[in-house]
Order: sequence, then C-alpha cells, then structure tokens
Amino acid sequence: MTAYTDVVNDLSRELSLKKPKDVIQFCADYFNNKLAEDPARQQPSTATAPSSRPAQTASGAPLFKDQFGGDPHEPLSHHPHRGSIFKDSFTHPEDPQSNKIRPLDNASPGSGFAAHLAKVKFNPERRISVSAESVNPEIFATSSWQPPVHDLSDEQLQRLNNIVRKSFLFSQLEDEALRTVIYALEEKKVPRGTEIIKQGDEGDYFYVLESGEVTFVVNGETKGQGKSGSTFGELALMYNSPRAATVISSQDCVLWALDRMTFRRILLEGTAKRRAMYDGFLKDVPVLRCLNSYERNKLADALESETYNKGDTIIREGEPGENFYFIEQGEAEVFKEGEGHMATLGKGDYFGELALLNDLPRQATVVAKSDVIKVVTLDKNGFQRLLGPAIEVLKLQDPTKI
Ligand SMILES: Nc1ncnc2c1ncn2[C@@H]1O[C@@H]2COP(=O)(O)O[C@H]2[C@H]1O
Ligand SMILES: Nc1ncnc2c1ncn2[C@@H]1O[C@@H]2COP(=O)(O)O[C@H]2[C@H]1O
Repeated sequence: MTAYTDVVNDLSRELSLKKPKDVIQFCADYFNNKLAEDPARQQPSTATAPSSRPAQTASGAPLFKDQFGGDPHEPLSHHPHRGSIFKDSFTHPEDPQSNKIRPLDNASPGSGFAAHLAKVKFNPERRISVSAESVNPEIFATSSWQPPVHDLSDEQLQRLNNIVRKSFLFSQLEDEALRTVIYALEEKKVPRGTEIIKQGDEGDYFYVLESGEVTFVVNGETKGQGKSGSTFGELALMYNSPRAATVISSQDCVLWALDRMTFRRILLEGTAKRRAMYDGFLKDVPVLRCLNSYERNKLADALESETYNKGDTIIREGEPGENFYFIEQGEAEVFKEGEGHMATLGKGDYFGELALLNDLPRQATVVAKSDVIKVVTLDKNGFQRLLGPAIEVLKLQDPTKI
C-alpha cells in the first residue's frame, strides 16, 4: 500500500507541476516511462544484444500496447522468433524457425524475400500521436535515466565522425547531445539477408546505416531501399507503435544502433516537430506528388528553412551549387546572363536542381521578388538520397530544354 501511495503522490506532484491539458495521456505516458526505465523490468542482455534491452513488462509482454485497446502484437504472439537481430536470434526470412543466417538466393528486393515476409496484415499508416513524453521533455528531468556509454575505438570514432558530418539528423544537435548520442551508439555488422526489424514487433532500436543497403517491406510488399547514410526504425520509437515495416539487409551492412530511450530523449522532439512542420507544405508540392507519406517524412527530416527579403540573391549564376530549394511562401525571379528574365516562381515551385542533377555551375540567378520569401532547402546529399522518384520528374522538367 505504501508503494501505491508513493506512486500516486509522485504522480500528483508531477501533475501539479506540469498541469497537462490531457491528464489521461499524461498519466499513460508517465507510467509507460516509469516502466521503461525500471531496470528490473528489462531482460538480461545476450551476447549479440546491445546493453539496453527493449522495454518489456516483467512478464515479457511489450510495454507499448495499442492505446485503442487491442494488443497489436497479439497476432504474432505464437511466433517463436519474433525478435529483431538484437533480441533473441538472427532469423532468415525464408525460415523463421532457423537461428542461422543464410544468404538469400535472390537479393532482388522485388522477388525473393517479399513473399516470405510478415504474414500479418498491418496498417503502417496507423499512428498514435507523439506522446506527452516528447512534447513535454521536462518530464525526463526528474528521472534517473542514464544513457548507455559504449567503449568506442579511435577507428570507430573516426568513422562516426564521418557519418555525423554528413547527417542532417546529427548536425542539428548541440555538442553535448551529440556526444551522448555518439557514445550510446553500438556498432552491428549484419550479413546480407538478415531480418533487422520485423513488422509488428515492438520498437527497441533506431538504426543508422553506415554502409550496405536495406530493403523495407510492408505487408509483404517491397516499399524501397535504405542506402548508406540513411536511418530507419524511428517510427515505432516516436509513436510507441508496432514496427511499421520489416527491414532486411539486401547487402552486408554496418549499422549503428541507438537505444529507444536515448532516441526519444535526444532525437525525437526535433524529428517530430520537423515532420509536423513540413508535412502540410510538402503534400502540396506538385513535383513531390509521387512520394508516399513515409518518403515525405524522411524528406522533412532533412529540410532547413531560410528567409530572404526582396532583392536578395538566393542563387548566383556560375557559382557551384550546394542546395536545392522549394518556395514555401512568396515569389522569386530567375534571370540569365545575356537573356534576362526567364521565369517567376511561386509557392510550391522549386529551383536549384540543375546544378545538382548535372554537376554543373548554377545556370541562372534567382532573386527574391516578394518582401519576404520563405524557402526550404535540401543539401546535395539529401537531394541525391531523398527525392526518390521525384528526381525523374525533375529531369523531365528541365527548364533549359522545355
Ligand atoms: N513505407 C514505409 N512505411 C513504414 N516504415 C518504413 C517505410 N519505409 C521505410 N520504413 C522504415 O522501416 C522502419 C520499421 O520500423 P519502424 O516502424 O520503427 O520505422 C520504420 C521506418 O523507419
Ligand atoms: N530557363 C532557365 N534556365 C536555367 N535555370 C532556370 C531556368 N528557369 C528556372 N531556372 C532555375 O534556376 C536555377 C539556377 O540554379 P540551377 O542551375 O541549379 O537550377 C536552375 C533552375 O532551377
């Protein structure tokens, strides 16, 4: 009874301090957070597992159940090998009973593995809102959470340094947060054909792919590839929802795994805000109509906003090109040396693609026309990796050829 009273008193104190608008959601997050942080409820690690374990109840059941009542994991509960690579076993998609990894006969993502994957139908679009844990980061201040700290060799640090320099996700972090994330990362080498994440599982780790390639499969259908430098496994951690896709290495991969709590504490808030901020706008950009909502989210992760005033030169003809731009608000004009005014661009239009597509200097000068023009920019790396099928549309719409 004393324990119960203590818990209720602690909760009441938190409630009076934070005064949340949604008391039920706050309480749900408060207890989920407590459970996830209680080491007594985490299973002991295995040889292949990173030191932090996925959040589970004492009985081994996932903590983060469907808030609408049902347990999203239920259909898989009789499956003997539901775990991802960092749980019980390495499983081969063609033989889930096997703990051994066997290379896939046919690495072509469209054929070989898709048919063997997740039999359970699952709606990857279903989302539980990002919980108060994220929108209310002070909730963490009171807890005794300590991030994992791994022993990294100089060689590993050097490689991580390269990844961090190229990654928009990390470049947004303050020094201390970045250091915490780096030392919490754990290197994992996985051979081709390994099921890294299984659709429907609970979320445990977020992954950064240093080298190799992974394939995403949703309800048995291949949805795309992640290339070196990309990240995955964030959705289940952001929304406390089951894994939305199965992820299989289609080449030998070097991965870095970040535990759920470190992801939530350090990377979640920025990611969720950025996705929410840009999603409405990106949906209305004609050239991005061919992207699905997940591809739009990944694009949002990489965008930066910039504002210019009337007369400012955003791009100068002849200079090297580093960024691609979408206009979020206002208008810009395009001029070309010797030819004069070429075009006026407005909301939802883009510019700066030619230099990046063709590895050429800028082909024109772009100047802000409105008093204030808001643009979102994507760097070269993001341009090459995140526009997917939109790249073909950009090539077809080359303004110098039409
Ligand atoms: N089309 C897609 N739908 C859902 N998840 C995807 C898709 N493509 C890639 N993924 C990634 O696959 C991951 C599976 O685990 P998560 O749901 O945690 O996060 C998911 C995303 O990072
Ligand atoms: N007629 C045009 N010729 C060249 N660039 C144009 C023209 N119209 C619009 N632009 C845009 O102006 C941009 C200048 O930088 P980029 O050459 O990278 O990409 C160019 C196009 O996006």
